[in-house]
Amino acid sequence: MQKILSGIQIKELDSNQLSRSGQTSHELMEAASTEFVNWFLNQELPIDQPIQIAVGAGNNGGDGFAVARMLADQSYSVSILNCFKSIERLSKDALVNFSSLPEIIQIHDFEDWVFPNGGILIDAFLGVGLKGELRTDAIEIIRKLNTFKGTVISIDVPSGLPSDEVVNGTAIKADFTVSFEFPKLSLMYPENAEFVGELVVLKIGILEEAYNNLMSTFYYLEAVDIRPLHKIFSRFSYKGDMGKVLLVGGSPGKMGALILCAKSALRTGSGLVTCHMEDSERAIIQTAVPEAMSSWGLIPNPEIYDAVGIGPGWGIGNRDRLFKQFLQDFKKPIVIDADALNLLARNLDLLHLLPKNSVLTPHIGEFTRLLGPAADHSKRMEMAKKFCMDNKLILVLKGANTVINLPDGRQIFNSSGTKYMATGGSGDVLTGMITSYLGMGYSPENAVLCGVFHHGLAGEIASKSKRRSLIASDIIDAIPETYIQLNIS
Ligand SMILES: NC(=O)C1=CN([C@@H]2O[C@H](COP(=O)(O)OP(=O)(O)OC[C@H]3O[C@@H](n4cnc5c(N)ncnc54)[C@H](OP(=O)(O)O)[C@@H]3O)[C@@H](O)[C@H]2O)[C@@H](O)CC1
Ligand SMILES: [K+]
Repeated sequence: MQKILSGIQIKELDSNQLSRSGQTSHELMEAASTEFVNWFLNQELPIDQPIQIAVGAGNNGGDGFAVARMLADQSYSVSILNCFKSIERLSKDALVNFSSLPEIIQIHDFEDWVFPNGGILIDAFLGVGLKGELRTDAIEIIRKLNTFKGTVISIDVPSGLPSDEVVNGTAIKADFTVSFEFPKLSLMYPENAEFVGELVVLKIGILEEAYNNLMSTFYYLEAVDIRPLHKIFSRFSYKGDMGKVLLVGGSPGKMGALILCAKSALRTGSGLVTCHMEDSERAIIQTAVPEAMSSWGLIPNPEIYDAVGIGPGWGIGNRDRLFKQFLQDFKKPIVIDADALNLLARNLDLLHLLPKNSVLTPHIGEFTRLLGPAADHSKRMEMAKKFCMDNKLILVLKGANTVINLPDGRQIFNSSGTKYMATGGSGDVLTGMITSYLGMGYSPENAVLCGVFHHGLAGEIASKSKRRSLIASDIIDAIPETYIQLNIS
């Protein structure tokens, strides 16, 4: 899995890469710029749009000069916005690329910047080399760049955004951020979302060995990581191998959550799904999900189930006793969501009853009820890490970049998903998926990694034709296509 390194570690990564690959630093910059331009050309933007490239003095600016040359070679109309003041300030590789600019490219000083009404602005002012508070002249430049009305594309990070922290002042508001090799930590924080825009990550050929001595507890979960985590079932498999799962939830007025959860578990591959709810609501499940069985009242033999997911639509009235009883009886890792999380927040003494490696799936509101408020997302992540290490639990902090917090301290950001998945029932679908993988005998860690990634991918697939019309059922309908795309039988 791809490590996410801090801005400071990236310098070391670069020098490891250069010594192991035999590349020069200029060749590495050329590789990064080429990948950026390939991505840019694939967007099929009209060739007659003017492109302005804001260029700083460091290597982020060096990328900007190289991109300017490459796009001019492709007949784009390119000009440079000078954010570096004088040539003497350019870094070694930025100077090489500055010297290779074709004459046709004009360079405009700050005082002469006039933005056309549309077009494209490529932001190569500041990258991961930003240190400390932004200087006043840089703030002035960023403010002026932010008045641009067309499409803004930031190279590596939006200028002004620190690579590892939540923004505390001015930064470029990009429509796209195209980051190299891995997303910088700051690009993952919800507070920074309005600056980052749509995130794209491009591989630039950094060797695996270059990461060896660089420690990080942050990782990025990508499509290539998923296939090896899956179990392979043989032609002799029967429905019992595919898992017998129990989903506890639903209440009058909230049966939809349990229906979505059950359908999602079935579509993910569960062999047998039983839904446990109040007696009065049974007919709803039997009608809406004919493939599922139902149970009600007490849960007399919980150990017959391979996995249990608890909470979607459950309500919190009169549930305490059943929840406690169940936790005392069931000893395998369970998935705890929605109202079961709220019950836990009200009865923190139940925490010690949770089997090791159980999975909690809160959104930020449920997280806050459970663990308390946090000043920002980076603090929230510190709280999540400590909670998982102390209690030996897995916590899936749901959001635009869902974070999987593991008991060994690793924190894994998911790369799949879209903004269109912020819709009622999306979380119930995720609970069904994770529980389903647990039931198939996946380790809790693998069940969560597969569940979270496939869920996001299903959302991406569904959103292609649905956009903002996407509803949770569309995510379930797209689960089969995720297996086809990832080549999983
Ligand atoms: N492996 C990779 O991923 C590769 C990375 N590459 C690229 O290199 C980039 C990193 O380049 P980098 O290290 O040269 O730093 P960079 O971001 O250009 O910033 C330096 C400039 O910022 C300025 N500055 C600093 N602090 C400031 C402040 N508070 N307020 C105002 N200004 C401040 C500083 O000015 P100075 O303090 O020196 O006067 C200097 O001019 C990386 O993001 C990626 O784009 C690719 O080319 C190759 C492969
Ligand atoms: K930038």
